[in-house]
Amino acid sequence: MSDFLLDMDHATIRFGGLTAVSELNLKIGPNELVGLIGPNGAGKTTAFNLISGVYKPTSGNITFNSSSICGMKPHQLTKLGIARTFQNIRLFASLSVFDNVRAATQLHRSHGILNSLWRGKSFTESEREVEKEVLDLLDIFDLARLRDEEAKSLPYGNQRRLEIVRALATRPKLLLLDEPAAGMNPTEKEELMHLIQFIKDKFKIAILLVEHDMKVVMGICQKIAVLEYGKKIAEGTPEQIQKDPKVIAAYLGTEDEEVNDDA
Ligand SMILES: Nc1ncnc2c1ncn2[C@@H]1O[C@H](COP(=O)(O)OP(=O)(O)OP(=O)(O)O)[C@@H](O)[C@H]1O
Repeated sequence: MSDFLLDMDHATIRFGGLTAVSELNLKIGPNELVGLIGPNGAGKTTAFNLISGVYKPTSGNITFNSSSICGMKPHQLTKLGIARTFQNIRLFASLSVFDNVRAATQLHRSHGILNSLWRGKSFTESEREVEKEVLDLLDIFDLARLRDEEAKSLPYGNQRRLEIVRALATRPKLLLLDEPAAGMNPTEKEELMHLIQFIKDKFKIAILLVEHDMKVVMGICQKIAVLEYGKKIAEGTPEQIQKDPKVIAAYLGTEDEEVNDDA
């Protein structure tokens, strides 16, 4: 029995001759906010893809809630409590804000095909519950007023928020955020930092954050792991990571300077 929600144990994946993630050990507690950083091509998104079931590790193990999840498909993992957002936003562009989130709530609801066709009493009640659940969530993130807008018509920052809300609608225990600050202006980044902390505290979930913006990562993460060429080269608090010579060398090619906040 592990005390950790997620436990990557020497997780490795090779693509032909390239080892994209090598012997990665990463543990995340049930209400921990962890950052995963590293230069371009270091293996961060591949690590996400291992955790979310897009890839199966070539070797090593990954446990979630103390059970191995290796070989499980993404939809099975979403049901278990792992939700993610993507580097490039993947909303249902022509669906409304409401329907984007509604689609995600279906995961933990099933009223049976016959009941759905007959639109029986329990179906109607369930639909009302869904509507309330979706509106409550949208309300928390100040998106309820936009419920009927098409997702594609939202400003960029709100599209990112909607993608996060949609992930939360699956009721995750672990939320994987892949470069949520990409393309945001400084004000939106500031709001995003508050939003991520708010989510952690309100929903009491674990969050793994891949992010290039050092100000965001250093500002909110409790623990940070650093990848370079697929290998973890450092792990620690933001203060420890900023001073780590291996991390400085990985980012700047020199051990003389500290990791730049504006990277
Ligand atoms: N399906 C794949 N087939 C072959 N090589 C792959 C595959 N997926 C990733 N790679 C390679 O694995 C390495 C790690 O890629 P990955 O996208 O995980 O890096 P990253 O740290 O997320 O980079 P970035 O910060 O630029 O998004 C890269 O060399 C990439 O080309």
